[in-house]
Amino acid sequence: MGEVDPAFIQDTQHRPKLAVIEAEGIPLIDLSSANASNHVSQIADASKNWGFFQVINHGVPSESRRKIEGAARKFFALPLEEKRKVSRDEVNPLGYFDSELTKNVRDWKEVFDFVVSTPTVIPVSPDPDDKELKELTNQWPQYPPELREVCEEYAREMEKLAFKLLGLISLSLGLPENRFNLFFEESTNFIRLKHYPPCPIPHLALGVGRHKDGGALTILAQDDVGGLEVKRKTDGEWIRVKPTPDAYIINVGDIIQAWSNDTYESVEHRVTVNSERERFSIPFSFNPGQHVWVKPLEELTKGEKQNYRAYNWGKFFSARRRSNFKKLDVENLQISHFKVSE
Ligand SMILES: O=C(O)CCC(=O)C(=O)O
Ligand SMILES: [Fe+2]
Repeated sequence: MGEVDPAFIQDTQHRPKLAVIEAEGIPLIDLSSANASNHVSQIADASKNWGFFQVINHGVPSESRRKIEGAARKFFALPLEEKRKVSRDEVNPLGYFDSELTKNVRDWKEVFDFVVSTPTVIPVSPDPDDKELKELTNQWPQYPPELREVCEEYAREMEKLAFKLLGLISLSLGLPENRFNLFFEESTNFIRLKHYPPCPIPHLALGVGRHKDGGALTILAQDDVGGLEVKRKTDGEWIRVKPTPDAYIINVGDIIQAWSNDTYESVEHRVTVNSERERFSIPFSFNPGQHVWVKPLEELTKGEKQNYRAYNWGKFFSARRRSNFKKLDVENLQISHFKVSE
């Protein structure tokens, strides 16, 4: 990334601390069937107390993960001009990108994005009056040649795990297992290959600035380097999520916060970088169809105030994507903007 661009420098209060606190607290849930009777209550506790948990014995073949991780390493090792042949731009938001912003500060990372279903339909613009839709299609690089196949295989595994987790979350809220499934027809799921190169200024910059995930659920594969930090709900302290081999890190996104009327909360997190080791991670974002209007579920709010006005997922997604791309003068869109005032 060459000379350090001032666009990477975080405001003082958002810079990472040098002393890292590693979490013992983030729950580790064993999804093997021998433990099935505990899954629902473990997920309820983890979602309430942390908004984050890790799963093991999740059913995703380790071979599938090993292959996508290997292909991602090969892709990011290519010369920049090769990667830029599949660059994302304002028309096609899929492909390679190295200048993303989180809350108007540049992240120390490069990414390759692809959608799970092709085509994936999203609105052309966040403007509510603009009804035009567009179809997103993936751009695949020539090298490494296996990238497309391993990504497609991994995506199928992620969808299976996502539906399993969605069912458990639904049960944990006292709802039928398939309560949310209908929202995921024509889903807008996507996967990001991420590379965080070694950074000469790890005390001033972040791999990803603090943020909440806007979708329903995120399933993250991180390597053994570490760097993901979660804001602990009890005291607001940033806690490092210790890498666990072959585990996935799951977090509840904004949509589940709104559906559950704040029973579960989408928790802020960020990624720190270091000057020695590059880091790779692969988040899968599990998202409804663009047509879905997100609002607290009637069954969960009987006789109670609904904390959010309905908002359209496609428009929300489109507004967020735009703010990742362009520096804005205002805060980027958050579900708190749809919060019903007291
Ligand atoms: O790379 C990571 O560990 C997390 C990335 C993340 O939070 C995101 O992509 O939303
Ligand atoms: Fe995130």
